[in-house]
Amino acid sequence: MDLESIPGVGEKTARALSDLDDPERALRAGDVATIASAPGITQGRAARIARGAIRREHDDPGGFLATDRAREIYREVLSLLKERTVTAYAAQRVETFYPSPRRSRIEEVQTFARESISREADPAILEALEGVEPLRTPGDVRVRERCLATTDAERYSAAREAIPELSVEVVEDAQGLAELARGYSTVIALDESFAGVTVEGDVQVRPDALETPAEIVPERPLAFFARNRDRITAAIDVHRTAGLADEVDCDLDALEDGLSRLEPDGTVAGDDELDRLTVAADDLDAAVGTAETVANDHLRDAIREEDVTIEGSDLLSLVERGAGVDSLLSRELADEFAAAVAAAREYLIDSLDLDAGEAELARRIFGDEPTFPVERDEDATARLREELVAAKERRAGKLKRELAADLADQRDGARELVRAALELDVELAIARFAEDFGCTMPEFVWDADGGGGSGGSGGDTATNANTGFTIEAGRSPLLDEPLEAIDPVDYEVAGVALLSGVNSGGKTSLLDLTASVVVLAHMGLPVPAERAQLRRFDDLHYHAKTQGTLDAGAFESTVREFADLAQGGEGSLVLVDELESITEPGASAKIIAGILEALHENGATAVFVSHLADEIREMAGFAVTVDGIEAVGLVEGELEVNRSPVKNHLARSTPELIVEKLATEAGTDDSVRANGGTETVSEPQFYDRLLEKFE
Ligand SMILES: Nc1ncnc2c1ncn2[C@@H]1O[C@H](COP(=O)(O)OP(=O)(O)OP(=O)(O)O)[C@@H](O)[C@H]1O
Repeated sequence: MDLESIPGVGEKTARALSDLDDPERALRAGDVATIASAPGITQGRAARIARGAIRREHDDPGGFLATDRAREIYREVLSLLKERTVTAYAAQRVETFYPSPRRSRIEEVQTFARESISREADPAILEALEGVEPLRTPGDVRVRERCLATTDAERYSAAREAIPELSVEVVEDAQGLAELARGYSTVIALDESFAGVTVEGDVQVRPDALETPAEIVPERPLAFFARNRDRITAAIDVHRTAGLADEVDCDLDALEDGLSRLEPDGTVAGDDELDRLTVAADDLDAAVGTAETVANDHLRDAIREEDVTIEGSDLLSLVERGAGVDSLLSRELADEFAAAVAAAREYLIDSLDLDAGEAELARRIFGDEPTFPVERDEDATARLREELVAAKERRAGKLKRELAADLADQRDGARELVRAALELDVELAIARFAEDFGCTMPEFVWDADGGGGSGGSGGDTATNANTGFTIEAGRSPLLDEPLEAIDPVDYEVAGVALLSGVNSGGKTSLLDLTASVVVLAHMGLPVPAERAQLRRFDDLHYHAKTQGTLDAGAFESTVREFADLAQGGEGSLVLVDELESITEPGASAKIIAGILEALHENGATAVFVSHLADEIREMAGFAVTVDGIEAVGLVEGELEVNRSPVKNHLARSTPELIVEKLATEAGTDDSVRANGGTETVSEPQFYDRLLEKFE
């Protein structure tokens, strides 16, 4: 894959990406977390790169979100989705969902989304997901007690390449091997020619070593599993809790069993013999010291209790020969001495839990020759220590090789397991979003080219002209209310429509709903409605309500913006909220009528919210549809509205309804009141007069 052909990826970024293990997979999978692990690439940039790769794959020209408000809607729905992810991975991954005008992209995500919404987001699964993170590559492993040896320069280079964890030494002959064996616990000779050579120490002849690195350096697979143990365990938990254990090609029980035998530092846990040897080697010095004390206490007590009778000649010879008390000991207290040494040996063997061979070495630490105080033999102690350490290493090596052999084949399975758990988080976020906002998958009415080609907005316009969008029982996800408190809204537009209605009737919310449905649908995701049908759009232009009258400069640029918009067309969806406030009402109506005409002629789909619908309709050179959000009545002085617009119906405005309300409250009064000789208009008459003007 030519990385530089991805939009937004230059030479430097392409170089950074090629540092990744498998950049193509990461890009194809939208794996933002992995992309962001390339040097110098932030998460935001990684998400843009992933989107760029998707755009290139689907030949997507981009630019669907054509205005600030359209981009805001996208960010808002995206953050609602993100809030429902558990892992940082999934939060980044959802950033790769973006509205695309390409049918192939929409359908690709739709397949994923359909599967997603069938999932049940059980709280136990969400909890289990908390421990899942992308797998880490272990740091460099160095093993110092083992080395490789060869006589051959070429094999030397191959060995360094294949097994960088060990040092590789060049030797001339068996003599060289013997020297190495003195410095390393294990020497692995790579040359066949060494077969049968006997050298002191642990020297193995393994011509196949480079092909079986996991046997030679079991530390390699173990380091991978040790570094990722908690993440893999969490992923196992996720699969079990979600009942998905059968969906992955991985033996969860075997993997779990292997992981349970692994310590975080890559050593093997749970082996009694290794534990015994480790403790014995570590505690040897302290135990020998205590054994000395045991012997001496014993002997001291014995001496204290003893009445030693010594003949004068003996005493004389002792004094004359300068003999120490030792010879007296051996003669008079031989039994006590033997008992004291036996106690010391027994203590040492018991406390270190030594086996028969080790016990034999341990006995030599305390000699049979009587002395007082009893002292250890340092050489014998060192020999026992060497034996314990060597046995410990042999045992640890054997266990590592066994565990590595058990786990080595599970590496791919573990990777898949973690990947699947992370993807499940994305799926569950979509499922929860769909559940929380009452969503369904939208139905697209595809045009002939489906937006799949490079020709842009070609296609079967005849089909599209009659298909804008239809929303049934839609609830805007941007309303800050619980789902139950939101009135479901139906709305359908084909071509260009004006939307009139009472103040606070929900016109802006309806535009937000429409924009959310259209953006989510083009992302390939479920939309917040009981049913939604729409055509494929090329772009969405959503203009929020303009605050206050614009000055001449701002007005000019706004009109220019609309001139641009009027050029485009057939595949555009244009949503505009109360544009009239940009200038005085009469002029506004004319401008809006002009824009609508252009959009109508171009075949665009548009909804313009306006309080000037009537005036605009009169000025427009075509029969523009006017829909209305109506007040159905007054409840405790408040207008109650039907939030679904009535088609082809100009809704009465709020002031009119208020006057009507006042007129009803005042009742009728035909009498003419005299006031200082002149006749005045009564209150009911005044309201009636106002009402007539509204007709
Ligand atoms: N479908 C709905 N269900 C429940 N409440 C809604 C709904 N639509 C809108 N509302 C409520 O009505 C309020 C006003 O809505 P909105 O701003 O969309 O009305 P509007 O017609 O655009 O008002 P204006 O004419 O003042 O611009 C919202 O803040 C929201 O609380």
